Amino acid sequence: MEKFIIVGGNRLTGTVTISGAKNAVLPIMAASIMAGEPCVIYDVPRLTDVRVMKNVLKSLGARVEVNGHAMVIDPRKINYTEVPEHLMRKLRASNLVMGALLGRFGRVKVAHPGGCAIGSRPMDLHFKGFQALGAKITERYGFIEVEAKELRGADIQLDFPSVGATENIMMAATLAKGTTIIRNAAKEPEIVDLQNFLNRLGARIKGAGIDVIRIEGVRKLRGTEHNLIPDRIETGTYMVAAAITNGDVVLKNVIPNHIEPVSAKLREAGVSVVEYKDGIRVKGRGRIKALDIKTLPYPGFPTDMQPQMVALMSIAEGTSIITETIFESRFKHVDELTRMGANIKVEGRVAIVKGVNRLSGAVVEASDLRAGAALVLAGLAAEDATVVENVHHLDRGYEDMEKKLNSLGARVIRVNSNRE
Ligand SMILES: CC(=O)N[C@H]1[C@@H](OP(=O)(O)OP(=O)(O)OC[C@H]2O[C@@H](n3ccc(=O)[nH]c3=O)[C@H](O)[C@@H]2O)O[C@H](CO)[C@@H](O)[C@@H]1O
Ligand SMILES: C=C(OP(=O)(O)O)C(=O)O
Repeated sequence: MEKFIIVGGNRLTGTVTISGAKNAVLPIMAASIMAGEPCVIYDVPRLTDVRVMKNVLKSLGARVEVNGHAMVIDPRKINYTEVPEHLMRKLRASNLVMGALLGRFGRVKVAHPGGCAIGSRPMDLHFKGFQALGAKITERYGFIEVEAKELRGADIQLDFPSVGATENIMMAATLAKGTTIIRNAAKEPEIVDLQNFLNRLGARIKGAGIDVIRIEGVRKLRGTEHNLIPDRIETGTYMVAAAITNGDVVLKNVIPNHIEPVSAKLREAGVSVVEYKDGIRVKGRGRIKALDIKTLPYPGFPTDMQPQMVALMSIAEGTSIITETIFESRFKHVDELTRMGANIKVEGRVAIVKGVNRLSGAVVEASDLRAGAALVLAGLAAEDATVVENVHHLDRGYEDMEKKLNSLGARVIRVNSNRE
């Protein structure tokens, strides 16, 4: 198990380049299963989630090669429609291959992905969508089998704008007969990136980015080349890194619009955020002001940035109220931040954060990806050294995190606990 040792107190300054988006590459890799020819994806981040998804595709029979940040996927020899259980367990987003396999082969079998550290994460909305398209679902012994003789377009109203359900239904509907309409669809930028990728393959999809998506089924797809959008959550995390250290950081390879909910909140907290065409400059202006934040589906404030904002608010002037509406147990970072001197109380889905003057270093444990990010950010601002254990969670979603932070003047050292 690896951990980070962080020597806090350095003001971050300089320029950092944001990687391609984890939450865009995973559905796009899944969608490539349906391509009739090889696909090339550029700006692929080097993350463990991407490596696991690559192994999922290979286990199905695809050829996948990575060269730097480019990935070539040749799906033509895929002949297997069952995802091995150990891979399903390693990566929640592996459930995204369901829509693509169903679209191409009319069947798929996976192990139930179950819950995770941030909540129960059911798949009922994905299943309702598949059923509306004419598929039959059987759940037995922890496995889910989905089968359809023929997928037929349907009018689907989602009870909640689930990102994964929208993506899975879009993929299955791409090769269905007739027209599918997804209402109350998720509007995240990653849905737009998936639409763009699928349309380049020959799909006929309109509406991603608004809440009604219309898919005219096509018979087959070709190959394509695609540049991923930048990771808006990595962007937001480095913006908070600048703010929490009262630093001055320029972020490159950013789509400022995608991170607007975070920029707006940082400005409200007194931080200077200046947007350029494909960059953002974030500059601290003294003590952070307390804020109220409520997580919501896009374009609301992203749940994937909530833990990082709790870390920032822990040293703000005043009391902040942070409400998490998306995942029911996404406050695991709070106990760890408390060990570092933060004053936070959680009541149900609300965290009440009373800002303290300073945090102090401690040994803390990352329970999941963004909780880990919150602890790293707290460590950057804390007095003395902080040890963040279970860094493998961070490697799921942040490429070269310690290198990027150190290039801005932080001191973050990766240590392998087993070698001590
Ligand atoms: C790989 C990826 O893109 N992951 C993102 C995706 O996850 P993911 O696609 O899993 O998130 P969803 O939008 O589906 O989930 C949001 C909420 O809907 C609920 N739900 C979802 C599906 C369903 O069938 N039934 C149901 O009740 C979930 O339990 C959760 O409470 O969107 C989340 C919400 O922005 C982000 O935190 C994740 O980083
Ligand atoms: C919750 C996240 O990812 P996943 O949906 O892959 O678990 C995340 O990126 O914060």
